[in-house]
Amino acid sequence: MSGIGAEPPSFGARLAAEFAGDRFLCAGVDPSRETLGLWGLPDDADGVESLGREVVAAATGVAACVKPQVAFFERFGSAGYRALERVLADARQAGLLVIADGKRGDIGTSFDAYAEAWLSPGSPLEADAMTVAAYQGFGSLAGAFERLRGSGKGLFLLAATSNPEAGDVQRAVRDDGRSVAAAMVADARSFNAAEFAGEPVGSLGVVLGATLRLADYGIASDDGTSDPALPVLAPGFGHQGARIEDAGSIFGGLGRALLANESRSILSGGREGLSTRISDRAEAVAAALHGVD
Ligand SMILES: O=C(O)c1cc(=O)[nH]c(=O)n1[C@@H]1O[C@H](COP(=O)(O)O)[C@@H](O)[C@H]1O
Repeated sequence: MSGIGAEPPSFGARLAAEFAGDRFLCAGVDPSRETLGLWGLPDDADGVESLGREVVAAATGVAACVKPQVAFFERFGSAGYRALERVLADARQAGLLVIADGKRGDIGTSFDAYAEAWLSPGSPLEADAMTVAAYQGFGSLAGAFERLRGSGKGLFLLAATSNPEAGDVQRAVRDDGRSVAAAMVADARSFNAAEFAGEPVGSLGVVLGATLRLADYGIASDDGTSDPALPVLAPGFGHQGARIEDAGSIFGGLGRALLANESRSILSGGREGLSTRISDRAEAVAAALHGVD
Protein backbone atom coordinates (compact mmCIF):
# COMPACT_ATOMS: atom_id res chain seq x y z
CA MET A 1 0.00 0.00 0.00
CA SER A 2 1.40 3.42 -0.84
CA GLY A 3 1.83 5.90 1.97
CA ILE A 4 -0.04 9.17 2.25
CA GLY A 5 1.37 11.64 -0.23
CA ALA A 6 3.34 8.98 -2.15
CA GLU A 7 3.68 9.80 -5.83
CA PRO A 8 1.87 7.40 -8.13
CA PRO A 9 4.05 5.64 -10.71
CA SER A 10 4.47 7.65 -13.89
CA PHE A 11 2.39 6.83 -16.95
CA GLY A 12 5.58 5.60 -18.64
CA ALA A 13 6.30 3.26 -15.74
CA ARG A 14 2.78 1.88 -16.00
CA LEU A 15 3.25 1.35 -19.73
CA ALA A 16 6.55 -0.40 -19.06
CA ALA A 17 4.73 -2.75 -16.67
CA GLU A 18 2.22 -3.60 -19.42
CA PHE A 19 5.05 -4.32 -21.87
CA ALA A 20 6.79 -6.49 -19.26
CA GLY A 21 3.56 -8.47 -19.02
CA ASP A 22 3.60 -8.95 -22.82
CA ARG A 23 0.65 -6.64 -23.38
CA PHE A 24 1.04 -4.27 -26.36
CA LEU A 25 -2.47 -4.11 -27.83
CA CYS A 26 -4.54 -0.95 -27.51
CA ALA A 27 -8.13 -2.02 -28.06
CA GLY A 28 -10.15 0.75 -29.68
CA VAL A 29 -13.60 1.66 -28.35
CA ASP A 30 -15.14 3.18 -31.47
CA PRO A 31 -18.93 2.76 -31.26
CA SER A 32 -19.83 4.08 -34.69
CA ARG A 33 -23.36 3.75 -36.06
CA GLU A 34 -22.16 0.94 -38.35
CA THR A 35 -20.47 -1.01 -35.57
CA LEU A 36 -23.43 -0.64 -33.21
CA GLY A 37 -25.61 -2.06 -35.98
CA LEU A 38 -23.29 -5.05 -36.34
CA TRP A 39 -23.57 -5.59 -32.58
CA GLY A 40 -27.37 -5.38 -32.63
CA LEU A 41 -27.21 -2.33 -30.38
CA PRO A 42 -29.17 0.92 -30.75
CA ASP A 43 -27.37 3.98 -32.09
CA ASP A 44 -27.87 5.95 -28.88
CA ALA A 45 -26.21 6.61 -25.53
CA ASP A 46 -27.24 3.21 -24.15
CA GLY A 47 -25.73 1.53 -27.21
CA VAL A 48 -22.34 3.25 -26.94
CA GLU A 49 -22.25 2.53 -23.21
CA SER A 50 -22.97 -1.19 -23.69
CA LEU A 51 -20.34 -1.57 -26.39
CA GLY A 52 -17.76 0.35 -24.38
CA ARG A 53 -18.31 -1.61 -21.20
CA GLU A 54 -18.17 -4.93 -23.04
CA VAL A 55 -14.88 -4.00 -24.70
CA VAL A 56 -13.43 -2.94 -21.34
CA ALA A 57 -14.48 -6.25 -19.77
CA ALA A 58 -13.04 -8.30 -22.64
CA ALA A 59 -9.78 -6.30 -22.80
CA THR A 60 -9.00 -6.46 -19.07
CA GLY A 61 -5.82 -8.43 -18.39
CA VAL A 62 -5.35 -9.06 -22.12
CA ALA A 63 -4.78 -5.67 -23.75
CA ALA A 64 -2.35 -3.02 -22.51
CA CYS A 65 -5.01 -0.35 -22.76
CA VAL A 66 -8.28 0.74 -24.31
CA LYS A 67 -8.79 3.88 -26.38
CA PRO A 68 -12.30 5.28 -26.42
CA GLN A 69 -12.83 7.56 -29.42
CA VAL A 70 -14.59 10.48 -27.75
CA ALA A 71 -16.36 11.58 -30.95
CA PHE A 72 -18.61 8.53 -31.01
CA PHE A 73 -19.84 9.33 -27.49
CA GLU A 74 -20.07 13.08 -28.08
CA ARG A 75 -22.73 12.46 -30.74
CA PHE A 76 -25.26 12.06 -27.93
CA GLY A 77 -24.37 15.17 -25.95
CA SER A 78 -24.59 14.93 -22.18
CA ALA A 79 -26.08 11.41 -22.34
CA GLY A 80 -23.10 10.30 -24.43
CA TYR A 81 -20.68 11.84 -21.94
CA ARG A 82 -22.46 10.08 -19.09
CA ALA A 83 -22.05 6.83 -21.02
CA LEU A 84 -18.36 7.55 -21.48
CA GLU A 85 -17.97 8.30 -17.77
CA ARG A 86 -19.34 4.85 -16.98
CA VAL A 87 -16.98 3.20 -19.47
CA LEU A 88 -14.05 5.08 -17.93
CA ALA A 89 -15.16 4.12 -14.41
CA ASP A 90 -15.26 0.43 -15.40
CA ALA A 91 -11.76 0.66 -16.86
CA ARG A 92 -10.40 2.39 -13.75
CA GLN A 93 -11.95 -0.23 -11.53
CA ALA A 94 -10.46 -2.98 -13.69
CA GLY A 95 -7.02 -1.34 -13.51
CA LEU A 96 -6.95 -1.04 -17.31
CA LEU A 97 -5.06 1.90 -18.80
CA VAL A 98 -7.22 4.29 -20.81
CA ILE A 99 -6.21 6.70 -23.57
CA ALA A 100 -9.02 9.18 -24.22
CA ASP A 101 -8.90 9.89 -27.94
CA GLY A 102 -10.17 13.44 -28.23
CA LYS A 103 -7.20 14.96 -30.11
CA ARG A 104 -7.43 18.15 -28.06
CA GLY A 105 -5.30 21.23 -28.56
CA ASP A 106 -5.51 24.92 -27.62
CA ILE A 107 -3.50 27.65 -26.00
CA GLY A 108 -2.38 28.10 -22.40
CA THR A 109 -5.21 28.10 -19.91
CA SER A 110 -7.73 26.72 -22.41
CA PHE A 111 -5.60 23.68 -23.05
CA ASP A 112 -4.95 23.32 -19.36
CA ALA A 113 -8.72 23.09 -18.84
CA TYR A 114 -8.82 20.13 -21.25
CA ALA A 115 -6.06 18.50 -19.23
CA GLU A 116 -8.02 19.18 -16.04
CA ALA A 117 -11.08 17.50 -17.55
CA TRP A 118 -9.32 14.38 -18.86
CA LEU A 119 -6.24 13.95 -16.70
CA SER A 120 -6.98 15.12 -13.19
CA PRO A 121 -7.61 12.55 -10.50
CA GLY A 122 -11.25 12.50 -9.47
CA SER A 123 -12.54 14.18 -12.61
CA PRO A 124 -15.64 12.42 -14.00
CA LEU A 125 -13.82 11.97 -17.32
CA GLU A 126 -10.50 10.91 -15.78
CA ALA A 127 -8.35 8.87 -18.15
CA ASP A 128 -4.67 7.91 -17.95
CA ALA A 129 -3.64 9.68 -21.13
CA MET A 130 -5.18 11.61 -23.99
CA THR A 131 -4.35 12.32 -27.60
CA VAL A 132 -3.39 15.94 -28.30
CA ALA A 133 -2.54 18.15 -31.26
CA ALA A 134 0.23 20.74 -31.01
CA TYR A 135 -0.54 22.68 -34.18
CA GLN A 136 -0.64 25.84 -32.07
CA GLY A 137 2.95 25.10 -31.09
CA PHE A 138 4.54 22.55 -28.78
CA GLY A 139 4.70 25.17 -26.01
CA SER A 140 0.92 25.68 -26.15
CA LEU A 141 0.59 22.38 -24.27
CA ALA A 142 2.96 23.41 -21.49
CA GLY A 143 0.25 23.68 -18.84
CA ALA A 144 -0.57 20.00 -19.25
CA PHE A 145 3.09 18.98 -19.29
CA GLU A 146 3.29 20.04 -15.66
CA ARG A 147 0.57 17.53 -14.84
CA LEU A 148 2.52 14.57 -16.19
CA ARG A 149 5.09 14.44 -13.43
CA GLY A 150 3.68 13.23 -10.16
CA SER A 151 0.21 12.45 -11.47
CA GLY A 152 0.79 9.20 -13.39
CA LYS A 153 -0.76 10.74 -16.51
CA GLY A 154 0.40 10.79 -20.12
CA LEU A 155 -0.15 12.49 -23.46
CA PHE A 156 0.13 11.28 -27.05
CA LEU A 157 1.07 14.03 -29.46
CA LEU A 158 -0.07 13.72 -33.08
CA ALA A 159 3.11 13.54 -35.17
CA ALA A 160 2.56 11.51 -38.37
CA THR A 161 -1.03 10.37 -38.45
CA SER A 162 -2.27 7.35 -40.38
CA ASN A 163 -4.61 9.28 -42.74
CA PRO A 164 -2.92 10.06 -46.05
CA GLU A 165 -4.35 13.61 -46.37
CA ALA A 166 -2.35 14.71 -43.30
CA GLY A 167 0.94 14.50 -45.18
CA ASP A 168 0.70 18.05 -46.60
CA VAL A 169 0.74 19.51 -43.11
CA GLN A 170 2.87 17.00 -41.27
CA ARG A 171 5.62 16.68 -43.89
CA ALA A 172 5.88 20.48 -44.24
CA VAL A 173 9.37 21.73 -43.45
CA ARG A 174 9.85 24.29 -40.69
CA ASP A 175 12.34 27.14 -40.56
CA ASP A 176 14.72 24.88 -38.63
CA GLY A 177 14.78 22.37 -41.50
CA ARG A 178 12.81 19.67 -39.72
CA SER A 179 9.40 18.42 -40.83
CA VAL A 180 6.48 19.23 -38.53
CA ALA A 181 6.19 15.51 -37.73
CA ALA A 182 9.91 15.03 -37.03
CA ALA A 183 9.91 18.10 -34.77
CA MET A 184 7.02 16.66 -32.73
CA VAL A 185 9.01 13.45 -32.25
CA ALA A 186 12.17 15.36 -31.32
CA ASP A 187 10.31 17.67 -28.90
CA ALA A 188 8.67 14.69 -27.18
CA ARG A 189 12.02 12.91 -26.86
CA SER A 190 13.67 16.01 -25.34
CA PHE A 191 10.81 16.48 -22.90
CA ASN A 192 11.04 12.86 -21.71
CA ALA A 193 14.83 13.08 -21.39
CA ALA A 194 14.49 16.19 -19.23
CA GLU A 195 11.49 15.13 -17.13
CA PHE A 196 11.68 11.34 -16.93
CA ALA A 197 15.41 10.59 -16.98
CA GLY A 198 16.15 7.20 -15.48
CA GLU A 199 12.73 5.76 -16.31
CA PRO A 200 12.48 3.02 -18.93
CA VAL A 201 9.62 4.71 -20.83
CA GLY A 202 8.65 8.38 -21.05
CA SER A 203 5.17 9.77 -20.36
CA LEU A 204 4.89 12.02 -23.39
CA GLY A 205 4.28 9.84 -26.42
CA VAL A 206 3.61 10.41 -30.09
CA VAL A 207 1.08 9.09 -32.59
CA LEU A 208 2.70 7.51 -35.64
CA GLY A 209 0.48 5.83 -38.19
CA ALA A 210 1.40 2.28 -39.14
CA THR A 211 0.20 2.97 -42.68
CA LEU A 212 3.07 5.40 -43.46
CA ARG A 213 6.70 5.32 -44.50
CA LEU A 214 8.16 7.30 -41.63
CA ALA A 215 11.22 8.23 -43.72
CA ASP A 216 8.85 10.29 -45.94
CA TYR A 217 8.19 12.41 -42.84
CA GLY A 218 11.88 12.84 -42.04
CA ILE A 219 11.53 10.49 -39.07
CA ALA A 220 14.46 8.08 -38.86
CA SER A 221 14.04 4.71 -37.17
CA ASP A 222 16.98 5.57 -34.92
CA ASP A 223 14.77 8.34 -33.53
CA GLY A 224 13.78 5.42 -31.30
CA THR A 225 17.13 5.18 -29.56
CA SER A 226 16.15 7.81 -27.00
CA ASP A 227 16.38 7.30 -23.30
CA PRO A 228 13.75 6.93 -21.88
CA ALA A 229 12.00 5.06 -24.70
CA LEU A 230 9.44 7.16 -26.56
CA PRO A 231 5.89 5.80 -26.23
CA VAL A 232 4.35 5.37 -29.68
CA LEU A 233 0.63 4.98 -30.24
CA ALA A 234 0.32 3.31 -33.63
CA PRO A 235 -3.10 3.25 -35.28
CA GLY A 236 -3.57 1.91 -38.79
CA PHE A 237 -3.27 -1.82 -38.16
CA GLY A 238 -6.15 -4.00 -39.28
CA HIS A 239 -8.92 -2.08 -41.04
CA GLN A 240 -6.64 0.66 -42.44
CA GLY A 241 -4.41 -1.96 -43.99
CA ALA A 242 -1.17 -2.13 -42.00
CA ARG A 243 -0.08 -5.59 -40.86
CA ILE A 244 1.22 -6.16 -37.37
CA GLU A 245 3.74 -8.65 -38.78
CA ASP A 246 5.40 -5.66 -40.51
CA ALA A 247 5.77 -3.61 -37.30
CA GLY A 248 9.54 -4.21 -37.22
CA SER A 249 10.12 -2.81 -40.68
CA ILE A 250 7.66 0.07 -40.23
CA PHE A 251 8.93 1.32 -36.88
CA GLY A 252 12.47 0.00 -36.40
CA GLY A 253 13.87 1.42 -33.16
CA LEU A 254 10.65 3.39 -32.62
CA GLY A 255 8.95 0.08 -31.80
CA ARG A 256 10.58 -0.15 -28.36
CA ALA A 257 7.52 1.19 -26.55
CA LEU A 258 4.77 0.63 -29.09
CA LEU A 259 1.04 0.37 -28.51
CA ALA A 260 -0.63 -1.16 -31.56
CA ASN A 261 -4.16 0.16 -31.85
CA GLU A 262 -6.89 -1.81 -33.54
CA SER A 263 -10.54 -0.82 -33.51
CA ARG A 264 -12.70 -2.01 -36.40
CA SER A 265 -10.72 -5.22 -36.90
CA ILE A 266 -11.75 -6.17 -33.36
CA LEU A 267 -15.24 -4.66 -33.27
CA SER A 268 -16.70 -5.35 -36.72
CA GLY A 269 -17.01 -9.06 -36.02
CA GLY A 270 -19.95 -8.20 -33.75
CA ARG A 271 -20.58 -9.00 -30.15
CA GLU A 272 -20.17 -12.74 -30.43
CA GLY A 273 -16.59 -13.89 -30.01
CA LEU A 274 -15.32 -10.47 -28.86
CA SER A 275 -13.13 -11.92 -26.07
CA THR A 276 -11.58 -14.46 -28.40
CA ARG A 277 -10.89 -11.80 -31.04
CA ILE A 278 -9.22 -9.49 -28.52
CA SER A 279 -7.11 -12.37 -27.15
CA ASP A 280 -6.12 -13.46 -30.66
CA ARG A 281 -5.12 -9.94 -31.68
CA ALA A 282 -3.25 -9.40 -28.39
CA GLU A 283 -1.31 -12.59 -29.01
CA ALA A 284 -0.47 -11.68 -32.61
CA VAL A 285 0.65 -8.19 -31.55
CA ALA A 286 2.84 -9.58 -28.76
CA ALA A 287 4.41 -12.14 -31.13
CA ALA A 288 5.19 -9.41 -33.69
CA LEU A 289 6.52 -6.86 -31.22
CA HIS A 290 8.88 -9.25 -29.46
CA GLY A 291 11.03 -9.05 -32.55
CA VAL A 292 11.05 -5.22 -32.60
CA ASP A 293 13.92 -3.57 -30.81
O1 LIG B 1 -5.09 9.18 -32.44
C1 LIG B 1 -5.58 8.16 -32.95
O2 LIG B 1 -5.93 7.23 -32.26
C2 LIG B 1 -5.57 8.04 -34.42
C3 LIG B 1 -4.53 8.66 -35.06
C4 LIG B 1 -4.27 8.36 -36.40
O3 LIG B 1 -3.29 8.79 -36.96
N1 LIG B 1 -5.12 7.53 -37.06
C5 LIG B 1 -6.20 6.95 -36.45
O4 LIG B 1 -6.91 6.17 -37.12
N2 LIG B 1 -6.47 7.25 -35.13
C6 LIG B 1 -7.67 6.68 -34.47
O5 LIG B 1 -7.47 5.28 -34.32
C7 LIG B 1 -8.69 4.58 -34.55
C8 LIG B 1 -8.50 3.68 -35.76
O6 LIG B 1 -9.55 2.79 -35.91
P1 LIG B 1 -9.49 1.52 -36.90
O7 LIG B 1 -9.04 2.04 -38.21
O8 LIG B 1 -10.90 1.04 -36.91
O9 LIG B 1 -8.53 0.53 -36.30
C9 LIG B 1 -9.76 5.66 -34.72
O10 LIG B 1 -10.31 5.95 -33.44
C10 LIG B 1 -8.99 6.86 -35.21
O11 LIG B 1 -9.58 8.10 -34.86
